Amino acid sequence: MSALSGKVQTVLGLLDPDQLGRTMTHEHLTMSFECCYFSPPPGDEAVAENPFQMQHMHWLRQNPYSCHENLLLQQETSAVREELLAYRKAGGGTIVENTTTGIDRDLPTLRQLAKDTGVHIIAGAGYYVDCTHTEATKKMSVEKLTDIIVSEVLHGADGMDIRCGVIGEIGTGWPITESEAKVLRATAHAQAQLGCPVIIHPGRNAAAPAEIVRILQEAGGDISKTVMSHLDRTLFEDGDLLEFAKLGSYLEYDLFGTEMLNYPYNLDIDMPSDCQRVKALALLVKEGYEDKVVIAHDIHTKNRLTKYGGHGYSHILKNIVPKMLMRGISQHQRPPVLQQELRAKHVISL
Ligand SMILES: CC(=O)NCCS(=O)(=O)O
Repeated sequence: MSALSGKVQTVLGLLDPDQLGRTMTHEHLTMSFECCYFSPPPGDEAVAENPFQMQHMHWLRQNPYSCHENLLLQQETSAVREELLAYRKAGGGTIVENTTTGIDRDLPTLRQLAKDTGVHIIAGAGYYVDCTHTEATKKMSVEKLTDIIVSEVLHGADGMDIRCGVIGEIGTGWPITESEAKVLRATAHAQAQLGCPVIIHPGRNAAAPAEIVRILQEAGGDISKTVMSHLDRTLFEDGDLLEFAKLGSYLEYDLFGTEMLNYPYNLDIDMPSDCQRVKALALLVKEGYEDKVVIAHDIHTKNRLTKYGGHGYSHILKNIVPKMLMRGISQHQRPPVLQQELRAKHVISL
C-alpha cells in the first residue's frame, strides 16, 4: 500500500488530500433504490404512477420511495452532470459516491462525470444491505468477501480497472443479519490491510451504530477511520448521541434537504428538519467533536435533484453553511464544510 499511503484514490487516479476542496462525504450520482420500494398510502396509487408534475412535487417529497421511477437515479446522468457543474461553481471540490454492490454502482459513468465536470469523485467498495445480497454473496466466506473488497480498491471493481477509494456505504439493517455481519467483518479485515476509510449505513434503531462499532472493532477495524452515516434518522436523544460519539467514529449528518412527515421504513422515527440537524451539529461542536463531524445530502432519488424542484448537491454550501454560521458554529471552531478540506485529509485518505 505504500504508493497509496496518504493519498486519496478517485475514479481518475490518486490525489493529494490538499487537492480535494470542499467535500460531501455521502452522495450518490447514479444508482437504483428499487430494493427499498415502499407501497404508496392507500388511495395514492394513481399519483404514484405519474408523479413528475408540478402539482405532485409535494407528494413526491413526502412519499419518495413509493414511486418506482423516482428510485431510478441512474436515468438522470445529464441532470447530475449539470448539478455537478453547479456544485463546482458553488465552491464544491469532491464527492464521495457511496453506491456499492446491490444498488447498481456504475463506475464508467462516475469516471465520465468526473472528466466532464472537474469534480473529484471517489467510489465506494463493498456491499449494501442484506436484501440486495445475492445467494452467491450470502454463501461467501469472510475471507472471500475481504479479498473482493481489497481488490475493488487495489485493482478495480465490477470487472473494470476503475478503483474504489473508500469502503462503503456498507449496508446493515436492524437487527443485523448474518450476511451483513459477515460483510462487516470482511470490511474490517480489508480496512486493516488497506488502511482505508469505511462508511457505514446503520439500521434504523438507536442501538445499531454502537453494535456495528463493536463488530468492526472485534474484527480489527479502525474506528477512528470509520464514518457512521445517517445519524440524523438514527440517534435522537442528546445523551445517546454523545455516548455514541465517545466511541470515536466520524459522525455523519447526511440527509440534509430531506424533510418528510412519515418516514416509511420506521414510523416511530420523526425525520428531523434541516434546522434540527444544524442544532445537533452545534451540540457536537460545543461538546468538542467538531473534528469528527461530516455532512452531506445522500441524494438517492430523482425528486431531490434541482431538475425536479429539489435541493440538489449545492444545498449545504449555499444554504446550510450560512445557517450554521448564524447559529454560532464559527470558523474559529473549525466547523464542518468550512474546514472540509482539513477533515477530508483524515476521513478519506488511504
Ligand atoms: C441510499 C441510502 O441508503 N440512503 C439512506 C436512506 S435512509 O432512509 O436514511 O435509510
